[in-house]
Amino acid sequence: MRSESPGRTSVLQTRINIKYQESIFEMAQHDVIIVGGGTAGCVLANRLSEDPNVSVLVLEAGEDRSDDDRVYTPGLAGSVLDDPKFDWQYVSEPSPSMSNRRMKHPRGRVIGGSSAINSLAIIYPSAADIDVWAELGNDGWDWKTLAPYFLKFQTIEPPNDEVKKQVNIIHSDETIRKSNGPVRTSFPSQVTALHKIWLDTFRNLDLENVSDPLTGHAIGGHTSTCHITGDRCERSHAGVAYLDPILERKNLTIIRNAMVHRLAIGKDSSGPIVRGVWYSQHGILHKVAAKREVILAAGTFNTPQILELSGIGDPIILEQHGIDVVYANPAVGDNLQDHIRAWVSFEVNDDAPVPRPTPIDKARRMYEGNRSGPLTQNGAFMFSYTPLAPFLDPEGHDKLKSMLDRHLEDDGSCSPFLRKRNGFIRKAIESADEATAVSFLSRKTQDGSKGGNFITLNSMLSHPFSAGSVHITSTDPQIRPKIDFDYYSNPIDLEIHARHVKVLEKLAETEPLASIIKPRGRRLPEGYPTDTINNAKEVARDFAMTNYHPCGTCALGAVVDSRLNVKGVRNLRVVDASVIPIIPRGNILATVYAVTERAADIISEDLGLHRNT
Ligand SMILES: Cc1cc2nc3c(=O)[nH]c(=O)nc-3n(C[C@H](O)[C@H](O)[C@H](O)COP(=O)(O)OP(=O)(O)OC[C@H]3O[C@@H](n4cnc5c(N)ncnc54)[C@H](O)[C@@H]3O)c2cc1C
Repeated sequence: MRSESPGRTSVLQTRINIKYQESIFEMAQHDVIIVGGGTAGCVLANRLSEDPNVSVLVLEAGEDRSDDDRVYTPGLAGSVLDDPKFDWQYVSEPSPSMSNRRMKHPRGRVIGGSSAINSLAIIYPSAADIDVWAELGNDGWDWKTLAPYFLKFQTIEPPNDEVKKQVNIIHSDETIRKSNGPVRTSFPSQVTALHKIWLDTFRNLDLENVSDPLTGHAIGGHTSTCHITGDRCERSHAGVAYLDPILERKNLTIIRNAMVHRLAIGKDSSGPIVRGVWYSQHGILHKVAAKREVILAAGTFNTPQILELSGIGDPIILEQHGIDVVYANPAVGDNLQDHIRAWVSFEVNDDAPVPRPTPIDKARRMYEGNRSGPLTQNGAFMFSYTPLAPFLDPEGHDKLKSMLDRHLEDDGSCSPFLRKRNGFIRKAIESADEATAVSFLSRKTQDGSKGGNFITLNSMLSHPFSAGSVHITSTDPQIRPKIDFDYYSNPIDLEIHARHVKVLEKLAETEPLASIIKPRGRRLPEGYPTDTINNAKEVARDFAMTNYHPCGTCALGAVVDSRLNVKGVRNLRVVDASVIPIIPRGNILATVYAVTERAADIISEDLGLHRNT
């Protein structure tokens, strides 16, 4: 177990003794009920309960496992995936354009949600990625409005002098100074040769990032931050950052192991109105009333599931399951997007400056002893916002143009949303200033290969045209919904991704990265060359995997309005990754935090709350 400081112990005592009730009286009432104590849910709980006159209830299906070393230790990220105590263990439907592969889709089932089990990287969207949300008609969801919230959710801890001098830290001093939020984010504590090699390789390709990523205009290779505390080297997730400091607020109640089944919806002369929620705990069904509103923050898979189980969704699907239609909206559960990641591993020279694995027992002792060793980090610092345009020769350029013309031809049947989205993605593909992929370097091989010393170059497709859906398959809330991404169903996605696999190869051929890769060494996936675009397509089709960023299933404009109200039903909002209408480039956690901080301001304004922050 973690060695605890006195301050930490008292917070834990408070958490155990005071806040977590094991049951709740039938028809207890709260002003606001938040469904899900995950990333968005913890932010909302903190910000909304700032007003002592508002009672806030959080219902979380999982436990609080913040004190489990597999949650707080950065280097153990990934070790809880597949464990039902931490993970909802979702699996997607086979994707026909990906050799019919299914994929595991973990989601955090704990306080802090997916931020407590994720890979810790903090990556930012471009200004254009967000501006397109406003161009879809979502007032106030432009980059200028959202940008300050990227500083509000986090405190960026300044890099030490050595790190600052040696690696390309492009966050300005002012950005770092202005950031003042609960989540603590930090740069790598030490510079390794690999950090420098990564940056120099991009410099040699004329793609070293020179712009602060919080300006919305970063492009190229850089050193990023992770949500790890600089002093204790612990995961700073939504639970510890936003909930721990406020557990003693008398107007805040958090109930764990509370699985929400559906909404309690009444009707008056103005139409349907949400009155509360039904949830089960330890096999007993409870109903709790909301005096003002319910906010769904159950994530991209579970929020649409709860809406459908409550009669809000596509009437065809609801009727199939005998659910009375409260409000017909076929957009619920649609527009599912994700970042798919292709990878190639290269064996490195025996003398390459790549850290060799430390035996896990030793690594754990170092970490628990004095917060040293490899477990203080998880390695996710070497990133690049990578455009495709600079890597295209004239032939590639022409081929892509004709493919875009052919597949995006609008015969007039395109919805305004698709027309706008397709135009946005096309512009990004053709621009040298937008990242069609986010690339990063990792040490782990993706096929579990043992033996040999490898680096893995990864490339996640920023803006897929392909989209899927999440829908219920049963009226039983315990039965998992059907999750269908339909990856690469639009052939342009595979074409772009294959070309980015070629970019990975180009990186591996560029100095100084080239010099650490073993000549005629092993490459993974074994037997899959990437010499041609067609071969690169095979690699993507057979081996690309999710980077765990599902979003979009209750999209702004389609399911919720620009105040995050669910259309057609009063006293109900959605705030989580499902409201993202078009997926931004790179890892989406920072965007989820920024969206939620802004949502908290919108909700506070609408409910007339008094807050200090
Ligand atoms: C393995 C993994 C690695 C990732 N790596 C990164 C990364 O490195 N960087 C990055 O930017 N992003 C990463 N992400 C993505 C990022 O963490 C998520 O996009 C983000 O945390 C989602 O926030 P959310 O609030 O929408 O959902 P969540 O944080 O998942 O919260 C949903 C909460 O609702 C609860 N809940 C669900 N259903 C119910 C119900 N019926 N009743 C009660 N409670 C319920 C859940 O238990 C959970 O606590 C990763 C995600 C995963 C899974």
